[in-house]
Amino acid sequence: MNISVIGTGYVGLVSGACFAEVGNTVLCLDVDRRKIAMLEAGAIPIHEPGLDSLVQRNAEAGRLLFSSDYDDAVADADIIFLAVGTPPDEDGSADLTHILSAARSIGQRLVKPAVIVDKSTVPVGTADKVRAAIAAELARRGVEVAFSVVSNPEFLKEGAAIEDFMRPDRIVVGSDDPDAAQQMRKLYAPFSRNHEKFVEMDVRSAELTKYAANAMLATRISFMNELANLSEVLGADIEAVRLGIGMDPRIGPDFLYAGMGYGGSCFPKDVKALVKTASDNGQHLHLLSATDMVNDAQKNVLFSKLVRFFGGVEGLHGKNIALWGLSFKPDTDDMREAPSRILIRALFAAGARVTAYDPVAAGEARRVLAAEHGERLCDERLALAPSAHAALEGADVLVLVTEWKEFRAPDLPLLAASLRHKAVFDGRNLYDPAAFAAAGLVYEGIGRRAAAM
Ligand SMILES: NC(=O)c1ccc[n+]([C@@H]2O[C@H](COP(=O)([O-])OP(=O)(O)OC[C@H]3O[C@@H](n4cnc5c(N)ncnc54)[C@H](O)[C@@H]3O)[C@@H](O)[C@H]2O)c1
Ligand SMILES: O=c1ccn([C@@H]2O[C@H](COP(=O)(O)OP(=O)(O)O[C@H]3O[C@H](CO)[C@@H](O)[C@H](O)[C@H]3O)[C@@H](O)[C@H]2O)c(=O)[nH]1
Repeated sequence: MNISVIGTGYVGLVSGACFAEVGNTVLCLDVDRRKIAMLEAGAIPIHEPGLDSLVQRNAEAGRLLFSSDYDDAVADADIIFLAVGTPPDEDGSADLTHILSAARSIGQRLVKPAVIVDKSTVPVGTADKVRAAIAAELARRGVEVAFSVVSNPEFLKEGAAIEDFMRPDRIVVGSDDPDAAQQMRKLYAPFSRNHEKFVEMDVRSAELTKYAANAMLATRISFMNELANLSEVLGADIEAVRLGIGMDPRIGPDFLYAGMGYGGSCFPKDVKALVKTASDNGQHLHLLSATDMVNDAQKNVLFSKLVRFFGGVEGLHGKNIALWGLSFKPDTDDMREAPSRILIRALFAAGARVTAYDPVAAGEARRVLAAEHGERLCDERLALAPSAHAALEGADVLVLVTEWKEFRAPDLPLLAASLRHKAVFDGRNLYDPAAFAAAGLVYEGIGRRAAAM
């Protein structure tokens, strides 16, 4: 099949490359010419394990093409995926500017029947708006072309995106047109294990399913974060509680990790957008509003622990805080809504310096932080270390922010010898408190029971 994918972010690039991998001809389009130039030169604009070789293989085979010209994307396509960003607007709603602009660009060029697929995460009712935008352009041109709009939300996780796409838990397709649904079934046959993973429904339910999934997962995390904070007060250990509840198959072990609050480009914005959709329709989602509030508060928990440790905010003035990890999760360089940004903001405000090491996100972090705080403040207060070890030089304490694999088994005697205040703050509960205590280190996790030193 001839596929076009509009938008070459995580979702566009991963889906485009995976569709090409199973034999389709795929054209990926982006209005960002810099991204397209990079891709044409064989460079990948994002860090995602395995993506570079997947893209390279399919580009070399001539199955994966790149363009910033809508004429190329619309002329021959049987199926056109919309995978552009839907960032949060100021009021929390999903900003549909990009998706509707892409829809208009398609309507201005469509000459043969095609299925238009909303792959971006979009509020219920967006497929109708996309349909109307395309129809208005066709009417303006005075032409009639048959087209369908279907909803096919994407559930991949950054860092595991290719595996998630190639072997999905489910493929949700919302369609009011049986022929379009059949085309989607055919396209996804190589991924859906004999259609076993294909779930067909109406368009609105598919749109809501995406938000429901992210809202449920985000709520589990906020629930565990609240229980972690309670564990500290009660002298319990959230890690033991997690194991204890996760073995109940009705609960399951995944997405029960307390931490620094969820970040990334999806959970924060999608929870807010669903709350907004509900309020626009006269309903208040109490539980989800609380999920969001708890998450915002959780992003400040480590800073509060540092303040306590140094005897007040003033105690942080002039201190050098080492950070291990900056990205919102491991295996990505994505800094969108990363908890590290909230921590760094608070540390800068308290007059502290930050020395950070991240295996891949340092460059992106520096760009994002300079845009947020200015180059000058970053030059003065932020140092990016070339290794985990180097970040400890001259540091007062260490904060583990992102649980990259290489941080899993630190050299404890080296930590104890390097850190002026011999204290480690573990934002991901990666470490064993007893081992740290035995090495003479103060250890603070999230909701952990203190071990005797
Ligand atoms: N990132 C994820 O892990 C993930 C997973 C599932 C779903 N989603 C959803 O998928 C969508 C895309 O997310 P992302 O993280 O890949 O986005 P992104 O912001 O990283 O990339 C979007 C791309 O679309 C391009 N674009 C914007 N307007 C355009 C237009 N009119 N025509 C062509 N290109 C245009 C931008 O230049 C950008 O390169 C969002 O709705 C997101 O919520 C994301
Ligand atoms: O037990 C957990 C699991 C995750 N997180 C945090 O939650 C955030 C999101 O993590 P994750 O879900 O792994 O990453 P994303 O790539 O944002 O993926 C989510 O958002 C995507 C975009 O909608 C969806 O497609 C995915 O299914 C959904 O998992 C990160 O900050 C994690 O640190 C926790 O704090 N505790």
